Amino acid sequence: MAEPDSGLLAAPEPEPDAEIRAERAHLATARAALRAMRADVLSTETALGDIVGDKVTNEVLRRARARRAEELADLPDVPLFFGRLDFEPGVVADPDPDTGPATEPDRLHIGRRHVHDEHGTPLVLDWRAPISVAFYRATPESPMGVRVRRRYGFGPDAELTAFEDEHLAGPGGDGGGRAGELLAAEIERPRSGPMRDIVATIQPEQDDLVRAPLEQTLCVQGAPGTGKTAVGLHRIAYLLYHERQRLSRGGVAIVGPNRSFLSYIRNVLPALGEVDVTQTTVDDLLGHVEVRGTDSETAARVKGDARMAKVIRRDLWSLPHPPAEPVVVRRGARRWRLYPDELTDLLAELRTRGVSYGAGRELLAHRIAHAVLSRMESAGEVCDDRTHNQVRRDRAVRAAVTEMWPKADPVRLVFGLLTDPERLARAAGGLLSAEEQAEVRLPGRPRGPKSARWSIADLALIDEAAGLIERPPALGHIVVDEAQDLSPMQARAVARRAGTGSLTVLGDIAQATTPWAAPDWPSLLAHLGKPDARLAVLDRGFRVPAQIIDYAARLLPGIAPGLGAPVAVRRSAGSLRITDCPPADVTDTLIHACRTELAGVGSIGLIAADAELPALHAALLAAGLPAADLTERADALETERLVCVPATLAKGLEFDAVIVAEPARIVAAETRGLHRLYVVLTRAVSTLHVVHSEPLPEILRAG
Ligand SMILES: Nc1ncnc2c1ncn2[C@@H]1O[C@H](COP(=O)(O)OP(=O)(O)OP(=O)(O)O)[C@@H](O)[C@H]1O
Repeated sequence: MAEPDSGLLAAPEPEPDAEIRAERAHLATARAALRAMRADVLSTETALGDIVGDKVTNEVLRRARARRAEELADLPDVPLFFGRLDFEPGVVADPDPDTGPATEPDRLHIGRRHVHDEHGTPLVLDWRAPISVAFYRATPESPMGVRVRRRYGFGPDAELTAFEDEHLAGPGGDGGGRAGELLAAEIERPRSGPMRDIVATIQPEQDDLVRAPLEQTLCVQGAPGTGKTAVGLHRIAYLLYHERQRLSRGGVAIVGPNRSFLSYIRNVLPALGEVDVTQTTVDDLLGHVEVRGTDSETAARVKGDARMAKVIRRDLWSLPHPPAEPVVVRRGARRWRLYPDELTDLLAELRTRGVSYGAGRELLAHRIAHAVLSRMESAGEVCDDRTHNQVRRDRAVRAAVTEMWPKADPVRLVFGLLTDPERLARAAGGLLSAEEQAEVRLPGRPRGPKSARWSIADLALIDEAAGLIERPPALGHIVVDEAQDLSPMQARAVARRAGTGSLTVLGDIAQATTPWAAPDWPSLLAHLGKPDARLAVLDRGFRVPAQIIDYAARLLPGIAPGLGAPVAVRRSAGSLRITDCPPADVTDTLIHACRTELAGVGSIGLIAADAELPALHAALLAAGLPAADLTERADALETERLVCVPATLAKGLEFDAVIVAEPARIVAAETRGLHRLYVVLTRAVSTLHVVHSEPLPEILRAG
């Protein structure tokens, strides 16, 4: 992808032009080698055609080749490498048997993917390879065998225009050299369009998390803009590189807060060569029914509470019951009879087995068949597997199973529970108060599941029931972003899909806006089934300049007293502006602010309380400004510079310039309005302009 010109002069080393020329030549050689690698893959396909084996094998091979070719595609605006490590002689290569130990430094270029020449000699090393770790972690105190670390700057069209060297060890290695300017340029780069990868500038504390072992669940608490999302995405790419086989069986997913967020991050993994990762919201992950309803905050809190899992379990497991009549199986002239007390014993034993409801049902048929066969054998009949299967499928046995262990459908089950007060009272006795039971009932008088106005919280209830009936297949690894907003019931749904695999859990307790949000990480991790997760904290803020973060952090004592503010990596004079104007002037002031920002570069987000947004959007259009409404177009961030963002969709996003309308209304719109405002105030990379006529929240004024 094109890096804007960093503005750096070419390196101040002797003969900078020669150095740059040499590096450009290496880049060209690497590009040619990559083209050859790709051509190789494609020609294998042509040469082998379909003659290898059966249809299925051929199809699998064809897909694998197509995928590999896709991975090897050279994106013209993405530089093939972004750094170089000069290792002390002998650190990387073994001594040559003819010439002895090496005397020249081993030089490795680091890039987004591995590239080698026709002899197999690496021209670019993948950033995920073990040896590349030194690029991110070596310091003068612990150089990891590295003499010089070089970073490159690129102009438009991915042309190599600059480099900076850090001398970490060896001759001239005083820890000096120029470091950090390219990083600073990258961080301050005006933002436009969707999120990009940060592979060239991952910081040591981030790298530690990206490369953490797959086995242990990792939970990252991080203030706004500390790179949690970036870490999660790069971690996926890293894990897939090292554990591809293990992970590809179940697949890998990243779960984000909403579709506009997914649209914002969707190019990052493909740019890192990973095209097979599921990117989804929690609601889409659960699916089951169409969401057309909303819950009151109280209802949402009760429905999201883990007690609901017990209610549903009780209701489901109240279905199996002993039969009133014996089961009579006819075989030829004979009849085989199982009496209710025997059947009741079978039922009781199965209930204690800990199997899923659906599996229990299957097992019951087997148990009945087994009992009938025992009787037949005692009477001298010869039985085998065929007899067992015939008896199991016998009409009388099937009828008995259906009566004793009724089929259950998750949607119907939750529908029944939430529309039948007596049934709910039976299942929720001692768990939910009468008021809570009244809260969770479905609105209106829906005649059936299809006409019910299901809410987002209901999805997790249905999923709980579905998981009790049949356990869902487990994914290889799941990254959950903005996890602080998960309800305990949603967390359980994620846990079911993780199975015994690990999770990467990312979030910020201070940005928790849902009524059911977790008060702390240990309680959420318990619902996610990973109480032993490693908890890490990121606190260096890469997005928001200090002036803005200091302003937003005034809210922290009120919303998350235990959490500190992030330490911004930069200050930026004039980045914060607050305009207090008469009510009649607010819209014009906002239009003027948008117009001013449009004259510059970078993306602009106008953020307002959800209810205010349509009118503001219309006013911008009427004033002739090219503004898109994110509510209407989830992909607006990809195509438009000026985007109107309802406060509830701002989470996870960032804009070069942010204009916030009437903070008091954002706060008033919901119970956790101050948390929402904290999210909104921390979206800006360069400037934040707050426009208001109503008094700002007390806590914000107080700072
Ligand atoms: N090491 C880095 N080098 C360059 N840019 C970085 C680095 N780390 C983070 N950033 C940038 O900082 C911005 C914020 O990162 P990201 O969105 O991952 O933060 P976050 O912690 O998820 O924020 P939030 O909690 O607000 O959603 C992004 O533009 C990201 O590219």
